[in-house]
Amino acid sequence: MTLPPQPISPLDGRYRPAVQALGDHLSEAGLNRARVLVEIDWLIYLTDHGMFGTTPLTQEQQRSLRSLVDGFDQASIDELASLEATTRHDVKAVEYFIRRRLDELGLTSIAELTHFACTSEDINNLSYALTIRSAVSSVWLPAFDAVIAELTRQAELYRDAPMLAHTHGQPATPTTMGKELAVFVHRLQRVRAQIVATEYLGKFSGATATFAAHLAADPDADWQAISNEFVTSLGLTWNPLTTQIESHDWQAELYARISHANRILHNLCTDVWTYISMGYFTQIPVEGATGSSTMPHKVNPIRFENAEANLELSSALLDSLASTLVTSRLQRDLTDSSAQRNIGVALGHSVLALDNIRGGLGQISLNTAALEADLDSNWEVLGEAIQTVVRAEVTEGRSSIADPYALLKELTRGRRVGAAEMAEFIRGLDIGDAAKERLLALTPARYVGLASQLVDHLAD
Ligand SMILES: O=C(O)C[C@H](Nc1ncnc2c1ncn2[C@@H]1O[C@H](COP(=O)(O)O)[C@@H](O)[C@H]1O)C(=O)O
Repeated sequence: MTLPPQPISPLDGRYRPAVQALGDHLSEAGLNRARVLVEIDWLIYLTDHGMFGTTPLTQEQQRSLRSLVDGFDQASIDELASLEATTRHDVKAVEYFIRRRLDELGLTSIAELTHFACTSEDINNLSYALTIRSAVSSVWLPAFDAVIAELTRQAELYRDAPMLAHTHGQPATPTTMGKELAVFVHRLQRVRAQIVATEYLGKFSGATATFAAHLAADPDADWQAISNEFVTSLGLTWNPLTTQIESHDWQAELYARISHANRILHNLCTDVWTYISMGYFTQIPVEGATGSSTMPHKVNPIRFENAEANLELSSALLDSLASTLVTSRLQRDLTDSSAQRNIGVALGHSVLALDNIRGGLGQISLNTAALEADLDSNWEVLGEAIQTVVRAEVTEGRSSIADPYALLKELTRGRRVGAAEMAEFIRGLDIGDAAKERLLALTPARYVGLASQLVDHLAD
């Protein structure tokens, strides 16, 4: 027996609750609702400007037309699907949908102004710009900001928590956990500013973007000015020079930036995962949840692993969109139409990852005892401090040590040095008393430089 119809994408299946807000923007229905909005706004623009002997629609008539957008419901979705089954052209179906409503409202006299002088792309590109912008600003960015807020909270909380660093996975000059988390916040804020600054461009210029049909219908109108005014009235930036299609360069820019954000988040996930595996972060067990099906002691970092996978999928799709959308044969091919239907999928994998990262970050707490124990077993990391102080002392004439680096290398390279051995070594150094006192006061935990203060840059 075959199963009843099933979602194929996990975004529409098990992950639906985490991503469904995107469906209000980047779905077939979301696109069609935006198309209805653009077509109606154009109709209202033309009549408001008395084009072709029309008079402005009354407030009531405009409200009725606009209610097709606000009231866009399952019946509208079904009617468009059935119209498209006949037209086999998605935008033509929208045009017929609006014509029907005009007839019902007694506005048949202006029906021919529906989709007037437009090619489908005039409607599509503006609709995509509107829905992508609303999806980014009302779904993706809030999820991104929630992660930044939680990371910022932890960066502040752990700003003074000393931690052994591990460049190349090996013990290295200590830092603080807060400073390391702040680095991610700083990177994410930077790419966020680039995402927010994205220009959303729109073209509205007819079949091959020459205004030929417009000019044939009314040679005296300033069609470029009209197009500019209409596009900007939707809050978009006018693109004056295109083929039939909007060139989609702004989409490539946006997807590259979100993909970059995904990759920074991926780096965060693998770092937090590694800190968990080192025991630096403890995972707070979720009541009733199972870690491993066979090893009862385990709490697995599954949220970060899920996020990793979904960030990779999202970036792969965004990269693919960015690359395919900027090419179109001659004046247009339809590859963009088919590709753009997956923008919601690409952003959906990122939104799902963000949801898991936020949840994962909420389930970890710093194990300061583990951090302290590691610091205390790695006194050799002070080797860098000692050789740097000796260099300064030699330069200032208070020491005659010939090769400070070699001296410390001999003491520390590839071997463990304890607190007592380190203190004895420092006491025996040929350097000034003040420098010696400064070095004797150092411990791995105190050798964190300005790590804590650097967290203050988050407020810049
Ligand atoms: O304004 C026009 O339509 C001009 C026409 N170019 C087209 N521009 C935009 N859409 C068009 C075009 N052609 C087809 N279609 C319709 O696009 C839909 C493609 O379906 P899918 O691959 O699922 O995205 C599917 O609904 C198609 O019917 C041209 O000849 O240049």
